[in-house]
Amino acid sequence: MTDGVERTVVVAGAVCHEGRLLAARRTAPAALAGRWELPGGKVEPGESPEHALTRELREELGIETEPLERLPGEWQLNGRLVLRAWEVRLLKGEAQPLQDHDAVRWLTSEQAFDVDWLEQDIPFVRDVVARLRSYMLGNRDL
Ligand SMILES: Nc1nc2c([nH]c(=O)n2[C@H]2C[C@H](O)[C@@H](COP(=O)(O)OP(=O)(O)OP(=O)(O)O)O2)c(=O)[nH]1
Repeated sequence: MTDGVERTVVVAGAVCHEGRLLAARRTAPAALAGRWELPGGKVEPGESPEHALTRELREELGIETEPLERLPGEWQLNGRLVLRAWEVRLLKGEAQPLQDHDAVRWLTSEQAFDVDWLEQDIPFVRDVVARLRSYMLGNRDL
């Protein structure tokens, strides 16, 4: 998907389950390998961001998910790519690094910053951590 100024949207999923956030470690490109991200990928032409996210999470991690709300903000990755993130519910499956990643971790809010996130993901992770804390206090479903 491109937006009004012909930028390709990269969708990233903050998959939350039982008070934990899913993080995935990238294997490529070399500059990003070893860094942790919210898994996802590029939206294809004619595809909705929510569909792209569900597709990418299925392909890369083998999980069935449901995108919930978009997290506030966006990050311009370069002149052509813009990163947006969604809170996502896990429906089925056990996340495994099938493609593009070599490790996954389910992080509690206390562990959320134990991994080396891509810088551009940190504002989204902060937002999700606040949501996880709310879940742990019983004020939220997810
Ligand atoms: N998936 C994902 N990509 C991110 C995040 N943060 C971030 O800077 N990126 C960058 C890395 C890549 O340059 C780009 C997404 O590319 P990708 O390689 O995940 O996309 P894709 O699965 O559709 O791969 P491809 O078709 O280009 O091979 O966005 C993030 O949290 N998740």
